[in-house]
Amino acid sequence: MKRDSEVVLNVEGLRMRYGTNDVLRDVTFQVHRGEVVTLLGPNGAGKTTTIEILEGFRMRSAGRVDVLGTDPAHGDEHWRARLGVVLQSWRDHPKWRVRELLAHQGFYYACHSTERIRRPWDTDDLIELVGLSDHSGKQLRMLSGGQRRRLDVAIGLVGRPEVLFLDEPTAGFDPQARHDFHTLVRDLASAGETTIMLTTHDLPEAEKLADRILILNGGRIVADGTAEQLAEQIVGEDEVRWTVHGERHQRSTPDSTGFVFDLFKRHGEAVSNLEIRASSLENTYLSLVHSAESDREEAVR
Ligand SMILES: Nc1ncnc2c1ncn2[C@@H]1O[C@H](COP(=O)(O)OP(=O)(O)OP(=O)(O)O)[C@@H](O)[C@H]1O
Repeated sequence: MKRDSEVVLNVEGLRMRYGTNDVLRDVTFQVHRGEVVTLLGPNGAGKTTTIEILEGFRMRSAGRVDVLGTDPAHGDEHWRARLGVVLQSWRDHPKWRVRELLAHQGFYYACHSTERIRRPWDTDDLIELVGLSDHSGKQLRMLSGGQRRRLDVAIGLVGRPEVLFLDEPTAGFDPQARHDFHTLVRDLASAGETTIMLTTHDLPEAEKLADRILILNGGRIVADGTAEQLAEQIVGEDEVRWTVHGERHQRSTPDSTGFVFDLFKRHGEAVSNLEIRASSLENTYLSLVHSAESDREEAVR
């Protein structure tokens, strides 16, 4: 990632209420140009709501939101042309063919080209980039779920967006498609031009892709940092496994270095097959979400 100091997403005190349901209570975060940020949170936490407010698809109840220097509630066509959007689900007419649809969509971006960014993406290059070359002449109704999702990603990219929003982009991807998608995101990010915000429930994916992880729970951002920084916020337990005199042992410990030091002091060369598994993002995530929920219950009492 080639992050610079320019803030492209600025969210302060964002609130969203559906009827009497306060989904977002006070959401505050910033994203810099070129960053890849993952928004995590349990089902119903408000991830899609947040992303849709940033895209200008949904009006917020209160708070300040700035995307590429513009309030999404008042974004014009030129502002929209600088964004790429991949929704959780999307339907186009099933008779469109892949290549035709992308060429058609791309056409609308041509007048939004700038000195720096030539729009749209060349249709065939884009089709190759998302791995649909063998299906470019197919009607949409003939695509599998994963191929359809690759097309969704292509539609999000066709205007060479400066900010790309992806809502659960890899749901339904097979391992190859997932791997290809991760390479694509990393390539876009390393070119430094595209800022990417994505939601996912796949924690290894979040860890792999994100420069920074935001965890949304109870209507607030309860954690904001790299996977390592989040792990430092809570004392995660590492798992140590070893064998002594042919017997296998296993222990969870917050201080694996100290534990292993003592192990060798006690057993010396008799220790073999030593394995240390660092506290995973999954453990960190579950602890952060659990502790945010406990704090909320405490406040209600
Ligand atoms: N149009 C709407 N009207 C009323 N309530 C809504 C509307 N859209 C979403 N909600 C509610 O807002 C809450 C947050 O929904 P949202 O889809 O933003 O969550 P999410 O974090 O994206 O969930 P998931 O991980 O399940 O996709 C949920 O309780 C949902 O029922």
